[in-house]
Amino acid sequence: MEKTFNLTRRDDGIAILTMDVPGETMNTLKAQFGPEISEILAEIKSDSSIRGLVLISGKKDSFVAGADISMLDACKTAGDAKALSQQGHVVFNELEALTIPVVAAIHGACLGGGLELALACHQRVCSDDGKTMLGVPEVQLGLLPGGGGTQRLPRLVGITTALDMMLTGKQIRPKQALKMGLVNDVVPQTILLQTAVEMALAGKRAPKPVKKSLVNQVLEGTSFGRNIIFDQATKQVEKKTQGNYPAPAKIIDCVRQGVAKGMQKGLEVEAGHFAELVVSKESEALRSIFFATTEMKKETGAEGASPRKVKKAVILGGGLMGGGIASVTTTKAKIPVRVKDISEKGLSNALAYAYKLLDKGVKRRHMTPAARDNLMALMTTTTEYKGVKDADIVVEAVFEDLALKHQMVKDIERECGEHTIFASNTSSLPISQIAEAATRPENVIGLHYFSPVEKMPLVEVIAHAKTSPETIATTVAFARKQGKTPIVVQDGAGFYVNRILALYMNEAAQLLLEGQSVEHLDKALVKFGFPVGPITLLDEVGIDVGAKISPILEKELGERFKAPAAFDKLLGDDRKGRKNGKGFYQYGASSKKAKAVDESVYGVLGIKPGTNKDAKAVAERCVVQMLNEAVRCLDDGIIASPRDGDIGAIFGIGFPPFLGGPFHYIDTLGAANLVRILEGYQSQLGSRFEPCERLKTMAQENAHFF
Ligand SMILES: C[C@@H](O)CC(=O)SCCNC(=O)CCNC(=O)[C@H](O)C(C)(C)COP(=O)(O)OP(=O)(O)OC[C@H]1O[C@@H](n2cnc3c(N)ncnc32)[C@H](O)[C@@H]1OP(=O)(O)O
Repeated sequence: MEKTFNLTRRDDGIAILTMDVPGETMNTLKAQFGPEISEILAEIKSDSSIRGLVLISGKKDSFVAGADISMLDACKTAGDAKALSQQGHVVFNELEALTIPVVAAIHGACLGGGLELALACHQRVCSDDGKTMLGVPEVQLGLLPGGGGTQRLPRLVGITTALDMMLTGKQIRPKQALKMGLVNDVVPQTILLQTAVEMALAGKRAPKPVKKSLVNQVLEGTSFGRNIIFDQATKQVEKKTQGNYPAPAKIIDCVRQGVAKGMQKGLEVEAGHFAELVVSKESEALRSIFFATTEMKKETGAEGASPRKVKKAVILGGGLMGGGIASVTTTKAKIPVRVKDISEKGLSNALAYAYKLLDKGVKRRHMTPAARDNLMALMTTTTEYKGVKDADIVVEAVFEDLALKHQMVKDIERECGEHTIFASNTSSLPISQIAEAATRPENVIGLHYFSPVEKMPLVEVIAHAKTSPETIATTVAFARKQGKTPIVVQDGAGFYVNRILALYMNEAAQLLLEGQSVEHLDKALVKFGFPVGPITLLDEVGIDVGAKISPILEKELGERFKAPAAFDKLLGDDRKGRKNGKGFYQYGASSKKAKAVDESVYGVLGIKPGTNKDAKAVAERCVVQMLNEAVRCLDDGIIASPRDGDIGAIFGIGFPPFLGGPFHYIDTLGAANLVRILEGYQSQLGSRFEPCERLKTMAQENAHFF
């Protein structure tokens, strides 16, 4: 079998150990490497001519991406997973115990077990390349660093910094890594190996003491202070996870026990907790999301079609959405953008949006002012159709008015090239209707972003019957370059995300009218695992937007989408939500966060909050509406697969990731159980809860989606 590790000796006595997993784009740590590594370590120990060791990757642009996640998926029991962690501990401890200096030369992704491998080396040097990132993202997979990271990281960079890294899974850039003491040096890639060799020749160096604030020194230097850190971290984690994610608390426990009882005990605790997490349903769900998104990256969105290169984009409308789309196109995709708006105000909004995003990077020292200005130079503006002829794609983000969009289609066909794609950011109008104005309907497509554009990862790519495969593939590739996760959905009112969201929100509105308080409703769904509650979301999206979409959905999809009539009173009282500072919540002049519920809203709706129902029952009524409609969307062909339905709900509306998405969650609940729940509500509350046919069939057949 081809070797993964190759040891070469230099005349100066430094040995180079190159890791290059055969046939894979990324190096990942696999259990079968154990014997090979042990053999190499024995060889190194027995060869007195070797004065030092440099560990480097043979991959073009990555060091080690962590343990092989599919290997973790193969663990059938906690015992299997514990053995993996313990095997890692043995190898990394042996590496760390070498008497000769060991230096890791890092370029590209150094994540998870890859960073733990580097931490077992005596020193680390990384390249200053933008591709070089260091981190322990295990928590995002419902795991914890199981290769000694919970013990080595705090000892190297301090407890607070280590906890921050492990509890967020954040990726650290080279300069930050140097500053926090994670690496000993940062150099251009061209001299990375040479620098590592020189560090090895210079002999072992004790890690430089990490610069800490006085407060931090006191806190981390005393057991009393350390307990404050751990207790604070525990409180923050409980608030953020609502008890839905077990990994963070276990991470804190590993560090706490390791600091109090020594590294050996800490490693034992780490292996135990790691094992429990690997076989947890939360981690299984989160790993399935990783595999789904990785698989999706390889799909063009249209069988057999190749995307055309997008060298220039035009955005019609410089408002909130247009400004966001223009910003991600320049800052992420690095594609020249021309923004057209009817007013200078709209244009300056788009420029300001992009500048604000980029300037954040400058303030955080991720970017130089020059880099910011270069990216800003990619965005130009116009109030007329000038300089748009060579656009490869035009994204319209104007009012939801069909006549206006028809006019835009005609304008673009007149002003741009015959292959220019017309992509509409509409959130509700059928693309087929927009395409009616086109002489080249094959170029017309939907490209639906979610607000705020720079934060929400999902976009829906909506093909109508005449959209060409090449238009689909080009639009999907364009969205990916913007850093988005696109799902291709079929044309229909509300497409996928807004369609499943509408019923969820309507049920929350019904509960509100039955006397549940706004706070109780929002808290119940946050406890369930959503990032924000439905009423907060309605204020954020805009009560007027919801009111505009509902009748379109009801007309095309049926009575179940009818929004409660009482909600019309809100618009009558000019309550649009955050956008005009008046909705269900109060909004201070400058405050980002809503302050408190605007109690006067109950009077407008003609209701009085009564006794709050059990939070789980409140959440269940809203969630089962979303689940039922998600299955209808699959049945209607709006989404191509349960996988896309899960990713769309998680990345589009924050469906709780630890549940894996609506379809994974239905498998967990069981179709028969869900049908029983829905039928129960149907008998109590009416036909809007009627289970869809596919669910009933699955219930009878005890079928699953995955
Ligand atoms: C011991 C413990 O601490 C446990 C761990 O280490 S758990 C793993 C921790 N590591 C991670 O979570 C990193 C996961 N990977 C990524 O975030 C990304 O792949 C990347 C940032 C490293 C690179 O991103 P990108 O350049 O977009 O490349 P892809 O995501 O498309 O990945 C390319 C191929 O590599 C495969 N891959 C990447 N990481 C892993 C992994 N940890 N395990 C298994 N496979 C991995 C990925 O599936 C792609 O494979 P393909 O065959 O080329 O599709």
